Amino acid sequence: MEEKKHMVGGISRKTLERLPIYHHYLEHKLLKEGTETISAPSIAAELQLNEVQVRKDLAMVSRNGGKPKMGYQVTELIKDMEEFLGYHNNNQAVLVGAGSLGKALLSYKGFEQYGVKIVMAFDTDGRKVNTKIGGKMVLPFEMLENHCQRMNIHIGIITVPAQSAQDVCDHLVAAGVRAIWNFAPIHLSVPEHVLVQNENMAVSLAALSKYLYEAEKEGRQHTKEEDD
Ligand SMILES: NC(=O)c1ccc[n+]([C@@H]2O[C@H](COP(=O)([O-])OP(=O)(O)OC[C@H]3O[C@@H](n4cnc5c(N)ncnc54)[C@H](O)[C@@H]3O)[C@@H](O)[C@H]2O)c1
Repeated sequence: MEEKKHMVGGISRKTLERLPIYHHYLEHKLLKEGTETISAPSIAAELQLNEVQVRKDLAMVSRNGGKPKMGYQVTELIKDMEEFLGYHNNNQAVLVGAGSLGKALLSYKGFEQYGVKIVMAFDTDGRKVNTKIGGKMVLPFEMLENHCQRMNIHIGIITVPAQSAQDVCDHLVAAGVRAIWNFAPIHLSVPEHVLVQNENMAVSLAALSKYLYEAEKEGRQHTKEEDD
């Protein structure tokens, strides 16, 4: 059961998290600079990943496989990766909580590139309801289940305060949502068939802060050694 939590559609969550990193590198670096072919070891070196792991990941995604010595055709690998990740699927999503963060996500146009289109939002605040943000309607929260079921929505984005997040999550699941992108800093309980992807910005910030703290400590250490 615990193991299953780390698997998404038969693939480990860790593998799945690496694929968009390859995709970004292929599209935004290699394609832009006109590189035509690339090998798994080069990708591994550039992204500082384990070579065996990269080989396995690419072999799983690529339909034709890489050619000995030449490696993979960059454009073909990008296409295979997008196919594999479902970037062309155009999944419709709803967002709940049109506050500071919700507004930013609703206004961002880049998610469609990754196969996710936010089609509407829901909120409990009467001042926000029936307004448009980023061209999307904000509807009363009570209408969530009805709309999601009617439109066959499978992705829900949670940007409500932590204390409301579980309740919102339960409503999304009841409405047929099977994948949740959660920004609230709280663990959500969901049935087994539902995938929750947590976006915990505090963890990333803590890592930056810790890095600076350690670097500073090391700097102080060096200065002390030089002084001695
Ligand atoms: N603002 C950020 O940069 C940021 C960063 C990281 C994480 N978060 C997390 O994202 C969540 C939202 O943060 P925010 O700053 O946008 O808050 P916010 O207070 O600006 O917005 C929250 C919105 O949720 C709505 N809401 C509250 N309860 C609801 C419910 N039961 N159903 C539907 N709508 C409901 C509110 O009316 C409001 O519009 C929080 O959990 C926060 O911890 C925010």
